[in-house]
Amino acid sequence: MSLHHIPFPQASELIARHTAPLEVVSLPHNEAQDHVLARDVLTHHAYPDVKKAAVDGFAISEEDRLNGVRHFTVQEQVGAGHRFSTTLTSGKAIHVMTGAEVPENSGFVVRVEDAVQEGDHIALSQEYGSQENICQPGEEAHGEDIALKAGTWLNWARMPLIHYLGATHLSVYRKPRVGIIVTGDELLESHSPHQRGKVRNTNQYTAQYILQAMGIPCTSYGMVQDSREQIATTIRLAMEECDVVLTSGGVSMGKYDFVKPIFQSLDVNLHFTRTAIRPGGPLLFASRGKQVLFGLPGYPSAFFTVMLVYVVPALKRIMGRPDHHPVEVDVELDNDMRSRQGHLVFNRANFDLVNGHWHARGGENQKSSHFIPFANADGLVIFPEDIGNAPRGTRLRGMPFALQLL
Ligand SMILES: Nc1nc2c(c(=O)[nH]1)N[C@H]1C(S)=C(S)[C@@H](COP(=O)(O)OP(=O)(O)OC[C@H]3O[C@@H](n4cnc5c(N)ncnc54)[C@H](O)[C@@H]3O)O[C@H]1N2
Ligand code: MOO
Repeated sequence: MSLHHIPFPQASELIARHTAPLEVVSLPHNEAQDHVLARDVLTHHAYPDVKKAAVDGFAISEEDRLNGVRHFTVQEQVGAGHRFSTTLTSGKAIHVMTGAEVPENSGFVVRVEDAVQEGDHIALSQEYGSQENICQPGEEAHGEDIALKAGTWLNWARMPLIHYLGATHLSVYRKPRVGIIVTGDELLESHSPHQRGKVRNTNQYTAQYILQAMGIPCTSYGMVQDSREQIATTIRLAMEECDVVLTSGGVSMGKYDFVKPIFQSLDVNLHFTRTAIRPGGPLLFASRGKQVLFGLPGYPSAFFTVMLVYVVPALKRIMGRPDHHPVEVDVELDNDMRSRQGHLVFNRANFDLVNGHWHARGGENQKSSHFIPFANADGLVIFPEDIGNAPRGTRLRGMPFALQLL
């Protein structure tokens, strides 16, 4: 098969075929964040484990509820985490705080603000339903329920549940070690003053910010000059230390575009060198066992696009996530947009969510060599090969940036 102009679905499929979750490791809970569970996490007791008050109030027996008793003597006061010491007999109430255990024969808990209290007496003015304001043992979970399924990403929103369950060690897929190498004589450190004809290193940071948002550690191998030997040495070093190696620049047709011949000379399977998308057409993808290498294009907007449409899904898969595909939404164009027929084009645009529907606007400037308009966009509108110009109102698919790293 030609390694050139692989259509997007086939390229994505090739990447998926050559990426797989890494080995399963057991990690203490304080190191588990942003890993993907390899095994279900179970509850080891019922939630709640005992019958509990759902509000601050007074527990009354079921017998008194059925008999319509309205006046009670408060026998004791019980805080959450403590246990009552009296029994709930007729005409007696127990003052319970939210979460405190209530006696088995409790019929309901009346909220403090709904009872008229005088000394240790309370009076109720209405009837209550059976078990009102009471949480039953096991109503949230039984003894061995699945609380978190294998394949779940333990992001910041899920981590609190690990503590709720008291899980101390978790079986998760090891996170990949990712290395980024940026190449090019034209590169300046990002904090350097302007120098004629040079550009500031942006792509290293694009990779770092994306990986940071995914909770994946990233090693930077620095900026390497356009020297075949230096780039090859750095890629070999990164291959010794990383599961995923990303390079930036040097993948098109220039005299100093050394990354492709280096990939060809390495002991790896080179699966493709260009895919039929814009921006970001030039892209090398190679693998060796579970290790993968991506040679990304140098233009920052091309690099950014390739990171989102190919590399992020690959990383999600390596992390063990079942939901690894780019996150697409239906989007309506709020102005005319131009595309290039014959290519699958990812057009930058501004996205708005209006009454639950995504809209895209702007997108006048689509030059790969420009980054300011790209980085001011909020997402990519996907133009299939057969669509050239699309008038306002056209409905297409889109990829809001913010949804890609969820
Ligand atoms: N004859 C051809 N020329 C080009 C083709 C082609 O098919 N035939 N493809 C074009 C396309 S499409 C792209 S995309 C670029 C990508 O090429 P490279 O990956 O070889 O990129 P470089 O030449 O190394 O860099 C291009 C340009 O990008 C800027 N750059 C590079 N690295 C960084 C970085 N780390 N941070 C910020 N900016 C960076 C810089 O301006 C480079 O000059 O090739 C076209 N050419
Ligand atoms: O594919 Mo290149 O990304 O147009 O600039």
